[in-house]
Amino acid sequence: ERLGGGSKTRKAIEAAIAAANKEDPTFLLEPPSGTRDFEPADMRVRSWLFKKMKDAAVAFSFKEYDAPVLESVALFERKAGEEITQQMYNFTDKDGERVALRPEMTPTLARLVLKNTNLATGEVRVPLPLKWFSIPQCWRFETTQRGRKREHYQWNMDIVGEKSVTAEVELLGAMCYFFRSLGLTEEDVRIRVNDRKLLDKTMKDAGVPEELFSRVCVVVDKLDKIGADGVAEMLSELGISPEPILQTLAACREDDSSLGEDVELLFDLAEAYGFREFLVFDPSVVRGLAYYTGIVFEAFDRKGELRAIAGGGRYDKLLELYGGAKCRQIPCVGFGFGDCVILELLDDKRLVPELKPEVDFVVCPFSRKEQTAVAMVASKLRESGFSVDVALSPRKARAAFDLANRAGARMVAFVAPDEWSRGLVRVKDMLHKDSTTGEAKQRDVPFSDLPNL
Ligand SMILES: Nc1ccc(Br)nc1
Repeated sequence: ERLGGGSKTRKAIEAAIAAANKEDPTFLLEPPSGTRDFEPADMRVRSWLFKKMKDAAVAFSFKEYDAPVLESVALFERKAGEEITQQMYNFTDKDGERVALRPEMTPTLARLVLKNTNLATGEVRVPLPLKWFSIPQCWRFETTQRGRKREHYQWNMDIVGEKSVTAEVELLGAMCYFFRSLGLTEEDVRIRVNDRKLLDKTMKDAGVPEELFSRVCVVVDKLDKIGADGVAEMLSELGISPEPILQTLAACREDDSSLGEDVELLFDLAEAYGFREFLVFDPSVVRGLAYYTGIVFEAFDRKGELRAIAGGGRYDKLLELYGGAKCRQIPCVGFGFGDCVILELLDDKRLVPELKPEVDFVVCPFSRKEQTAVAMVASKLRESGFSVDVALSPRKARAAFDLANRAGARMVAFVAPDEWSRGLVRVKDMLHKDSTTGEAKQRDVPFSDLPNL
């Protein structure tokens, strides 16, 4: 800016600075642009969040699966102009294979189901419905000036083999169970629900060719970002008259008669399930993935300050797309739930707990002479199921207490010559003070009694 000059000049200057930085060894300290390190304190938060996701999945009897982050590009190539395929993190590997870091998990799920399907008959060899979940790291190649992330962990929940909305209700129920497990209520988050079949009817009545339905949805999904005029312009470029479609999107959200039977049944079941208050019908929700065919939904923060928290929908034709015509009878529905927006929301609401390191014992030698004894004590405690942090060098009491506090230890076991010569270990309780002295409670415990602590 100071030097002036056009963008070419500026780009040349930025390139020179970047090159200079590469000479500076410290530039290797950071991970690649758009990616994150998870040091232990960050990892405790991530593990806490993922445990909440897994607990919700298990509460709804979903089974965990996983697959390589690397997939063939062909698995994701679609012709509907979706952002997710335009930003693929793809490359040609040393075998000349066109591969990509997966941008989403749903096509991989479809691949795993089709591995278990007789493609000649469409018969799936494993009992349906499948209720599967995974928390894969997914990737996109964003240009760095967007400053956005290139990876996130996306909790995926999918039901394969059920055509009725009972499947959507289980998924939405699991999502609301997860919200509540975090301390979030319908005051904090809502889930907009729609049925693409409502828009399909409008497009059919308006004479839109069926092969354009998906592209129209990808355009309409941009409504919030580019506004009705932007959508109208993009629809016109597709040779489609925007008015009927924009009118459907603006349909009355209060008039229950316009919901369509699937949405109405979904809302009734949600009422019975006790999470109806999280749901709101919104005819403008279509989601930006071409393969959705029916109910779609997206979770958002009620203040409207953040990007979508999660999104999903029914995709009854995806397995036919990959597996061939005989697979058209394999209905699917699922959602993706990224780790970033929810953590921003939880942070805003002070709902991320303080997660300190924890260990049952610190075991500490009085001097180098007690190190073999420390090894015996640590093994005895670990065999009894305790977690043990062994002090790797001798420490006196004060330093051992500091180590124990840093490690989040419940107890400190000192191994000192006098006590050890009598088969005893001095154990101090870090969490409970002696009511009279105010000092940490301590006692000399026979080595054989350690498992009973
Ligand atoms: N699909 C996708 C992948 C990675 C990120 Br970050 N966001 C979206």
